[in-house]
Amino acid sequence: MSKVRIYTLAKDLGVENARMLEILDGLGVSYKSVSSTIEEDTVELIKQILAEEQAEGTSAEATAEPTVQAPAEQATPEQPAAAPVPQAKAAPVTDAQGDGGTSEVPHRAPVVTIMGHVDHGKTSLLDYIRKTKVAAKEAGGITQHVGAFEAKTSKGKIVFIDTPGHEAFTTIRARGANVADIAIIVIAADDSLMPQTREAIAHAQAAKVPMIVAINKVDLPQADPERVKTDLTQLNLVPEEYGGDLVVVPVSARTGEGVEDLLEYISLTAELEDLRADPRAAFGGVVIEGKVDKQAGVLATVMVQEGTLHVGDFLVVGENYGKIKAMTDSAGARIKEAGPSTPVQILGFSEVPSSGEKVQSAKNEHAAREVVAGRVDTRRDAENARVQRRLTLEEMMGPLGSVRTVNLILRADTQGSVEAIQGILARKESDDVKINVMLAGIGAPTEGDVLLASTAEATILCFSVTPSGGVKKVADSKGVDIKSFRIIYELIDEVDRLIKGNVEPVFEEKYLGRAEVRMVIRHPKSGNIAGSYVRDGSLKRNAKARVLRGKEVVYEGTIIGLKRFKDDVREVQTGFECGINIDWNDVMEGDIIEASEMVEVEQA
Ligand SMILES: Nc1nc2c(ncn2[C@@H]2O[C@H](COP(=O)(O)OP(=O)(O)OP(=O)(O)O)[C@@H](O)[C@H]2O)c(=O)[nH]1
Repeated sequence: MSKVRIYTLAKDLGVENARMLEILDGLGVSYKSVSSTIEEDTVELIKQILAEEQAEGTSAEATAEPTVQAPAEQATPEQPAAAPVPQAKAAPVTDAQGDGGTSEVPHRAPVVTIMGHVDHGKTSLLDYIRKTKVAAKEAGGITQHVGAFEAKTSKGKIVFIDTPGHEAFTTIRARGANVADIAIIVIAADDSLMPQTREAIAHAQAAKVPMIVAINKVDLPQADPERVKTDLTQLNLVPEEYGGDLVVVPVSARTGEGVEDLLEYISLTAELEDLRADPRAAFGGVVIEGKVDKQAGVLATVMVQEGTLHVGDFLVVGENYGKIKAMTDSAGARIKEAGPSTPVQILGFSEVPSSGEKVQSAKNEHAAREVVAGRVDTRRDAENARVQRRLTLEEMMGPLGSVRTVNLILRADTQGSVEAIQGILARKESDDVKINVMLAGIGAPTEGDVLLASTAEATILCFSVTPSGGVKKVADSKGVDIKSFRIIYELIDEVDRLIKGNVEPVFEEKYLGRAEVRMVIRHPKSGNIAGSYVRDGSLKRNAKARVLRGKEVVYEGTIIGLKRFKDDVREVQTGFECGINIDWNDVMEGDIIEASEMVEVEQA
């Protein structure tokens, strides 16, 4: 044996990957992920450490309580049967410790989405997994399409969203929900990276969902997996074999080759993500699909994300509510309750909910109605007010002081234009501003681009291509800017403006003028007004005011009102008399009021 993969060793030795990584960290051994390889010497060291631990553990066990295992649901079936009491021990773990204390939120199964270019084999891969990993339903035989299914693997349950394509994924994300924990990017070995592959990658990256690349169709004679790997590096995605951390698994949806490995990698990634959800928490879920069935009526597939659903529960989705009359799992079996990471089909809504809508539960019908009424009111208020709220600086630009990112989606007529623009953009980056081209593609922007832009707050820049009317409409409704240019430098100017908008503005104080207070007039409503004479410059309403008494600054505030005779004015110039109202009542005859304003400094 020379080198060995970390997860293989973990499996052989019957320890969890996370524990293995802990040991490696302790030894100061660097690795990229659990699929990195380690040297034989290190393997020996690890074996020693584990042997020592075990020796300590057995002597301790004689006197102490058994150690708490991971909750039953996700306990690795791989654990060697060292102590043959798991059944009795697993259940009381949380109970024994009570609700508080150290009891941990249990693990949940990963939810996986499969994305990729058209015809690269998404559906075939899902079908293969479904056929081989989903236990056939006993009764009836026909499994309805519900938008998700649960695969049973040797490593535990994996939930697949089976509406392939990033559209479904992005529609869900565009509503502020995140349903997938891991994205599988399918790339056909005979075709390599295609426009929709890049889009899928951009979507997964924007969602910050870990990615696994499945190079499909490796059974074909013209398959060239190496080319796919090299092409990936051009997107800064470096496969593990090339020293990066991207997991790439060659598969064939036709022969099944590599599918087992893919499932194993999904489980490994899930383990590292440490996915957990509390079945006892308040219920929270997301609609995956909604439809009307001619016989049954409205059916909705909901992914349980937190808590547990029970038949009879009241659910609220958007401005509708319903009571669960019946619930089936993804294999079509009737169930009474469903915990985290379970896709369920629910009968009981009166309106068809849209995918991506969040679902919550309510104690009873009255509570459900109240939630809905509250939502209707909020929407109406917003509609009536047509709130054109001014965003704060932080809302516009993220936390101040950090490096700002300008998110862009680039669309151009040719690959040459895309590359030329990207080249110029790269030179625009600075220490303060990062330009993140989330997606650069050839051809007009798509609805998918708009959804991506809306979730990532990106601007879509088009060069020599224009969006279709439909895409424009979606962009308008989502508040996404699509800007089209025919001259590269105009596009670059726009980027400059975006960069500028993203740079923390620098303000400086600009002196406006000064006035001498000649008399103080007491005003019953406005307080004291300084009857003054403007000696130089001008004074403006809302300007900053500094009151000088001799050489001393006795007050700093704001000019809240300016009057010429009885009229309110905005500004008074040198040589004129005026009444100045500042937000201070102790101004005295002889004081000097100096006015200034803050102006934004143009930055190079
Ligand atoms: N030889 C071979 N053909 C495959 C494999 N996977 C899929 N195909 C074929 O490739 C074609 C496209 O496969 P699909 O599964 O429909 O691809 P898709 O990505 O789901 O396509 P869309 O749903 O149209 O986006 C079909 O003719 C499949 O039979 C594979 O591993 N090997």
